[in-house]
Formats: sequence, structure tokens, C-alpha cells
Amino acid sequence: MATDISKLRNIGIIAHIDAGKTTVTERMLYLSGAKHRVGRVDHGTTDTDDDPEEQERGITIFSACVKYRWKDFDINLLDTPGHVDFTAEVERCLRVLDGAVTVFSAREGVEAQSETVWRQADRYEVPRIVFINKMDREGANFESVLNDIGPRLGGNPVAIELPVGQGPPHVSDPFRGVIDLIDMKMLEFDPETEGKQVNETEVPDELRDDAMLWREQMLDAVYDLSEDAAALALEDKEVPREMIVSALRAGVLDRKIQVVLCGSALHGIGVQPLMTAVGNFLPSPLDRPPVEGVDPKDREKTLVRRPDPKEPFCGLVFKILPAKTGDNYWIRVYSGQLKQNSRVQCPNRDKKENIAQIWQIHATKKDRDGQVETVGAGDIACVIGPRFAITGDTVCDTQNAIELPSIKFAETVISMAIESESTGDKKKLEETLDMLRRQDPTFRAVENEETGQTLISGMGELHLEVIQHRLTRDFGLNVKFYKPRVNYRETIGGSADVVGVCNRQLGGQQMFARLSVKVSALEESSAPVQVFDRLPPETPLSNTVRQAAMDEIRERAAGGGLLAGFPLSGVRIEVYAAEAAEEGSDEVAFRIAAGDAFDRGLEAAGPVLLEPVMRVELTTPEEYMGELVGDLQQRRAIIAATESRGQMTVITAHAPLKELFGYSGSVRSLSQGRAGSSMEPLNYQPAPQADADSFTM
Ligand SMILES: Nc1nc2c(ncn2[C@@H]2O[C@H](COP(=O)(O)OP(=O)(O)OP(=O)(O)O)[C@@H](O)[C@H]2O)c(=O)[nH]1
Repeated sequence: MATDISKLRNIGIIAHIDAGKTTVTERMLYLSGAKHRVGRVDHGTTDTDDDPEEQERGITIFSACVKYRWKDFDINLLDTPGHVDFTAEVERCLRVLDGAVTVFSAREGVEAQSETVWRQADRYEVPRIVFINKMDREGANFESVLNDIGPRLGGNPVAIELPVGQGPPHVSDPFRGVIDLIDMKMLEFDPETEGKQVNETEVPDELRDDAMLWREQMLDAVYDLSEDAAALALEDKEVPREMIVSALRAGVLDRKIQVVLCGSALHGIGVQPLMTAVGNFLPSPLDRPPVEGVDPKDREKTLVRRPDPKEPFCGLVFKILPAKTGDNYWIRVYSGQLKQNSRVQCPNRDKKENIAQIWQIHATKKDRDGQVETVGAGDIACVIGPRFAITGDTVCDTQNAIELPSIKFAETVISMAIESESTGDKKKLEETLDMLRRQDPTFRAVENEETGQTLISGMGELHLEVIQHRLTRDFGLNVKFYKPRVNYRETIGGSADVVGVCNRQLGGQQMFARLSVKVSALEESSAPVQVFDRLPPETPLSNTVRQAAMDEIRERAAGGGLLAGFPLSGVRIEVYAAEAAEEGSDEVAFRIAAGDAFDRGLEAAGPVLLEPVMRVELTTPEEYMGELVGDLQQRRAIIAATESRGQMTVITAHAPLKELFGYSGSVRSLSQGRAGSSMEPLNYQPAPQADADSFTM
């Protein structure tokens, strides 16, 4: 177990699909001494695991995070899927990792999806290093990828390696190793040992001038980052190696630069220097800012926790995996120590949780996975025992509670009603949905007691398809699925000034209240509803009556819009005048007037139905462009960008989700399987009038 936090690295590998994330990961685990497990990670074939220990314990190794040692560093490598349809998975990893290796393909370079993950990493302020993979591929071009990182991603790459040759064996100057620009050594990786054996030699004469030029470029970056190094350079003195490394490290940690390395993970070239670079240039938990949260008892109060074992314990649940022996809770510990057989607080659920067992999952056989008694600040571990927390929840010391910001996941955009075919299955379905919901924070399931159906919601058609398969195939449930529909929202088109009135006999008494309300549309139609009490101080209302009127408006707004009760957004409601009578102007009267004002205001401001719009990315050979664009236009899509990348054209379009059901299948058939598509929620936009009318007819 790691005790020296300064040597601990919590990292993820982020990349476009196919850039080689899995291959790089596998190679790192292999080189650090792990058993080679190709194919398991991305194919999810853990159910065929032949490791009896894994089966017995029901823990799926390599699913969330593995620990390995490289030199004197302890690395926690988090698994991040590259597929944009599951960006939530990437979000949760970015939240708990300290640094990342971004992998690009030397052939395809910076792809659209690389931009998505790069920007996600920017948002979480994650320091990065870059690995340009697939240097052995035909058409590999190190310099062109390097030069794209600035303009396309806003990065500032600094090469610390230079490839020796590029491309496959049959080209005149194939890729065969790298030159380390810091130590000015040539590194070659023996294919006989799958690259395990590294031969270090002097830089050959014919490459020396070129390498010196590249080293100068690297040193220019060092001078910008370190005054001491710049001063030495001015005096024409050699900058010591340690100073170069520490200046580059500081630059990476401050997110001013990204050091760049290259290789071919598939052929075991260049991976050891990458592993060393993870230790040298990526942050330890001590290098990251302390975490901030709020005091659950006084949410105005900000609390801070440092990665110090002496601080009170706090951690974040970032992944939950079901297991026969009790769900596996993956926790990043931010401060203090988490102890086995202890109880911790989960402020998000207002519950106490048991910590029955703590496991560390090692990648190497010699370190055997093991149960540990404690896990310290900065580290990541798998815990068995909790029952209430869901992904994104905080767990903390019961006496020193703190609630960390939860992981933000996008709202669901698609729903489907489901129903168990037999009453016997009903309970099992409920339990399974509950388990899936805890595992997957972007999945919702709400039971409708009137119809007995459950409405499940997710991030897209593919997401619900995956859930559907899991329910029927993995859990053997007999479930009926209805047609999916998009999740609409409601807003208003304009503004209105209205008066809500209550003037009626109720229980033999005359009730009276009038409330003047201004309703207006917010600029952002998806912004939460704002309700303001702007009644002047001289208003003749008691605090309770006034509060009742405001509560009524807030409750009505939370109940949804006028068209069909879909969630309401983008609306501001200001209550600015009230009139009461001598008698009969109590809470009930003002609640009635407030409800009336709400309805009139929304009606007068013009209710608008909003539909989810997706950002679609389509990659196709030129010849299918016409047909695919025609198909997109029929789906009410707006083409936002068209770009040619090598032999492929990449189209970015914005289209309503309602028109995209079955889209990936249609792309495949229109292009004979040659084009591919991916989509992610973009925003909400007004739906066609006919759709809105269908709810009011
Ligand atoms: N020639 C060559 N092929 C590579 C290299 N690295 C990976 N590949 C191949 O590229 C393909 C994609 O590699 P993966 O490691 O699965 O890529 P990934 O980024 O993990 O892809 P996803 O899991 O789909 O996100 C596979 O066929 C690999 O064998 C490399 O260095 N050289």
C-alpha cells in the first residue's frame, strides 16, 4: 500500500475511440509486471473470467481502477471509456483523477472526439501529458499531430521525444525508436522481448543535428517556465537535467504546457518512457488544490480538506459495481483515512454507512490484490459495505461532515415506459432498477403508481437499449417495453403582467385575495425557474400569508408547465403587489390567488414546448455524403460543420432527438456500413407547433 503521497499518481488515459487507449493501458500493465489481459477491458468479457479468486469474490478486476508500481511510483490507473455516448463515464473519472495521459493516433491526429475529451479535461483543470501513438502506421506524422494540438485544442505541446523514423517496416525510414531530448539518448525497444528490453545508445551522428534543433525548442519552453534556467542560458551555461525536468513538471502542473512523447503501444515502443513521464510530470495528490465542500448543517459555510492523513476523513464515491458479495464502491479519499469496520457519514443521503471491507486491486501478480485495513488521503480503493450512497456522493467522518460538490451529469433526454409481465417479477424488477440507478447516475427510473408502469430515462436511444438488454439478458427479467419518447420541457415565449384573484365563498365565508405578478422569459430557456418576492414592505400581509403565496408559486413551478406538466424552465416570476380584505384574506385565499396568477401568467406569456436537440457527428467516405446529408435534412437537422479528414468527411449536425430514433442503423444501411455516427445531448429548442398542439388538443 502506498504511504508516500508524493509518489502517488491517480491518472486516467483519455482518447478518441481507436486512438489506442486500451492498447496503451494493456502495455503499461504488462510492462509493470501484470498478467496480460488483452481484450477483457473493452469487451467487458469479465463474466468469462477464469481467475478463481475473481470469481469467488465477484470483483471484476480492471473495471474501475488498478494499481501498479513503476520505479518508485504507485500509479492508480482509472478506466475511462472513449465513447462519446457515455461521456458521463468520462466525467466521473475526470472528477477524481489528478492527471491524464491523452493519446492521439499519429495517423488520424486530433479528431473531433479528442476535442470533446480535451475540453472536458480543461473543465476539470486536469494537467495532461500527450502520447502520440501508432507511429508505426502508414501515414503516421508526429509533427503534424503536434502542430494541431495548439490551434485545435488550445494546448501548448512541448515535445520531449523525437521519433526515429515513422511508418511501417516497408517504408524507407520506418519507426524504430525514440530520441529522449532531455538526456539526448536514443532508445530502442527489443521486439524479441515485446519491447521490455530497452537499448539505450548515443544519438547517431546523422540524427544529431535534427535532435539538437528539437532539444533547443524544448529548452525555449523551459526558459519561459523557469527564470533560473533562462539566467543560465544567458550566461551560456548548461541547464542541469533536474532543472529541465522540474521546470517542465511545474509547467504541466500549472497547465501551461503538455509534454509530448510518442511510440507504438501495439509493438511495445516508447511505453516505458511514457510510464516514467507519468511519474515525473503528472501531479501527486499533494500538487492538486485542496478540495472544497460545504458544511451539510450550514450550506453557506465552505469547508476545505487537504490530502493529509491527519485531517478528518472525506472521500467521493465515483463508481459502483454490482458484485455477488456486496456492491463494490470505488472511493477516492481526499483527506484523512478510511478504516475498515468503521462507520462513515453520507451527507447527501443523510445516512450512516458501514465500511465492512477495503480492497486494493493490484495489476501485478506479485503484489496480489488484498484487503487492507486503511486507505489514506490521496489514494483510491474499493469498499464493500455501503448501501445508500450513489455515484457522486460524499462519504466522510461522522463528527466532521463535509459535502463535496457532486459529479454533474447531464439531464436525461429520452424515456420509455416499462412494465413487468408478471406480478412475481415486479419486485425483482424494482430491485434491479434500483441497483442500475445507483450504478449509473445518468439513468432514472420512476414508478407511476396509477398505471403500475415504470418510466425509465437515459441519455439517448443507445443508453436505453443497453439498459433493456441488461434487464432481459443479464438479469433474465420478463419485461414489456413501450416505445421510447423524448423528454420534453416547457417554457414561455414572452412576458406578461397578470393579476391572480380569489373572490369566492368557501365554507360559508367570503374569501378575497389579489396578487399582481410579472412573468417573463429568461434568456436561457433551460435555466431553472426563478421566483422572486418583490412585495413592498408596506404590503398588508402577515409573514405566513405572504410565505404561503410564494410557496404556492414555487410548488406550481416545480409541478411543470401548462401544456402537459413537463418540467418548466427559463421562466422568471415576480410577485410585486398584493391586495387583501379586512376578513377572509388568509393563507388559503392567497394560495388560490397565487395559483390563479401562475396559470394566467404562463398562458398570457405563451407556453412553448421544448424538445431535446442532439449534436450528431457523422464520419463518412465522400461518396455517401449526398445521401447522408439528405437524410439528415429530412430529420430537421442543421449542418453545423463539414470537414474533410484524410479520406473521410466529418459532418457535425444539430438535430432533434425525436427525429433520430434508429439513426445509427440508417447510417449503416445508407453507407453500406462504411459511415459511423455518434451523438450527445446539445440543448433544448422549441418543438414544432404541431407537437405542442398534440398536448393541448
Ligand atoms: N499499428 C498500430 N495499431 C495500434 C496501435 N495501438 C493500437 N492499435 C490498434 O488500434 C485499434 C484500436 O486500439 P484500442 O487500444 O482498442 O483503442 P481504444 O482507444 O482503446 O479504443 P476504444 O476502446 O474503442 O476506446 C486496435 O486494432 C489496436 O490493435 C499502435 O501503436 N500501432
